[in-house]
Amino acid sequence: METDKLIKLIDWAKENGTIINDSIEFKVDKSNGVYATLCNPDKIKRLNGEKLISVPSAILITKKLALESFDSKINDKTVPNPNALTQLYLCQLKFQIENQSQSLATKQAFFKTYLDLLPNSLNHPYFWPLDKLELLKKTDLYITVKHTLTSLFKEWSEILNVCDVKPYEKDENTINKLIGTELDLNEQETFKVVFQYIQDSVKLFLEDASAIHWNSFFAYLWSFCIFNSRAFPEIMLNSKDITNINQAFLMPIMDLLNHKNNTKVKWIFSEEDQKVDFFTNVENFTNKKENPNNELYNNYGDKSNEELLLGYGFVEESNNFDFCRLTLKLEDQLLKDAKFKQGIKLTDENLIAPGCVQFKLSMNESLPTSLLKLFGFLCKLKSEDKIPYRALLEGSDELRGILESKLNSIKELIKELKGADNVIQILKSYLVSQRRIMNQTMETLASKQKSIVKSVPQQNMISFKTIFKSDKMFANAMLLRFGVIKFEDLISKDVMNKALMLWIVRAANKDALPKKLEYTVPQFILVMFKEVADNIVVQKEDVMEYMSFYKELFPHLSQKLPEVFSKGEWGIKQFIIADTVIDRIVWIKKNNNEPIFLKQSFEDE
Ligand SMILES: C[S@@+](CC[C@H](N)C(=O)[O-])C[C@H]1O[C@@H](n2cnc3c(N)ncnc32)[C@H](O)[C@@H]1O
Repeated sequence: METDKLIKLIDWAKENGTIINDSIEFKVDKSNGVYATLCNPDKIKRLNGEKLISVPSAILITKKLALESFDSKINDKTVPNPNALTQLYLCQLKFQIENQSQSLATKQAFFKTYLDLLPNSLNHPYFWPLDKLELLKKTDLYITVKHTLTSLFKEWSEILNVCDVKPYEKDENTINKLIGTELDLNEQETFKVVFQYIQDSVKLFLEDASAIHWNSFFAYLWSFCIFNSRAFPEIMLNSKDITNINQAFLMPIMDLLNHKNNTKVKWIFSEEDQKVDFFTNVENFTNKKENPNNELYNNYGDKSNEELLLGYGFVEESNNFDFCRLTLKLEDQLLKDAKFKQGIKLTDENLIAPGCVQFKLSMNESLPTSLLKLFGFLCKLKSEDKIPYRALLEGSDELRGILESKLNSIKELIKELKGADNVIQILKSYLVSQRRIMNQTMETLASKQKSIVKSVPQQNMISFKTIFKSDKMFANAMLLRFGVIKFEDLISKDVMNKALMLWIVRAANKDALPKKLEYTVPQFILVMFKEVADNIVVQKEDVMEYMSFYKELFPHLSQKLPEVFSKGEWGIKQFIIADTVIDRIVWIKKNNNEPIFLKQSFEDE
């Protein structure tokens, strides 16, 4: 049946001046639709520079035809989509079965073989059953699907208005209640009504195309998807009528080619012949693994899976043009400061709405510099003008946490997918590609974190674990007071911060000790303690805040372990200073909770 239709279409196209190279064979099967292969591999080598398909302008469906059909004086400029009128014209061509004008009837007869082969079953998410659509909820796609459908409903009303056409109305059809209103697909009832209407219409369409009314929303949705997945940019025709770069037209035969990213192709319009010529490159056939059947592919423009799925109803699993979105809600002022005060490169593409920033993560750019810097900025203290290494590392830990939860939710979703139908396969490939990117981002982040640590000079960094191991007396005090046998116990017994403060005060008092410490306390820690001590203004509230901690330890500690905790100054103020020192120069590594002292220094120093 489909093969007959395909043969008829090719015959019609040839009768009307289309030239198809005889090495091309068009095929059709139920699951893949129509596609083209090169049947004579010996000839492939000679394909460079050879015209493979040549389509005359006489068989194109353009906006000019649409204008002729409605009224050439129509002003559709109020509708943002320059293809709205041509989409409505396609609805007429395909579905109007009564009251046609003579000229429309003539065009319907002319394009019949083409219209008959246009698919009536589309895989775009708008046509997915509700339960499958719900699976998109946790992906970035869900909002876009709802948003596109909302705008399309508006566009449909507007273009009907411009053409003075009444929408198809049928009382029992619940979507008609919504005509003339602004769709709110966040409203659960409306969402259900619209998607159920689409499902019912799909069923009708599959049984009998004449049951679809040309001026119904479903007809327009179908036409919109056909246009999105098959139209070519009109700019290639060098026509003078183009007012918008997105204006497009339908090109029978040429639109039977499937897509593959990275495919090298050329379309050239010959003014002399008034034909569009299609050329391919031999390279497209050299990788047997990638193209085992010598399929003749087109290139719709190298696209991400989101674009492919929403525009074409399929995805490429190993798609190097794919990306994940990472969207963050932050205070708008914070984003402005990051951009203007800190000089972090946040473009309009990043700043998608007030207080909302978005990054695209891809295999080529899995960790944008501005993303890492923004997280560093978020962890910067108010007292710091620039982003110190400590903040960059803390920020990268925070970022990892967010990415990890996004990655986990993708993994969960993949696990939830049961069954092998087309939609499930598409969704699985989409998610697998997202997982691949997120994994890559996590790896890049881990190695970036390592390289930041590596770039810090040795003398500017020391782990608290190293100190703990060198300071036997202090370790012993921790055993007596907190029952800490080994360093890791500080973490499991939740006394790390107390231990850090105690050690910092001990280090600051080291010159008062009767016996010198057996190791060298890094100079930058002592310098920071002094800097804080010199500038701090201790308020009554600060004292109150630290009082219970202080009372829990003192004077008990200085009485029990005078050799560690009584020489020098051990007042409450010292601990307030020590805590500020921790804020400024200690990075608690997220994956093992180990504190690292890091000199307050910056990348560009
Ligand atoms: C321009 S048409 C190509 C011809 C189409 N196969 C047909 O049967 O009419 C675009 C549509 O073909 C399908 N398609 C194109 N490239 C594909 C690919 N690489 N994998 C799966 N489907 C593809 C999608 O359904 C898409 O919406």
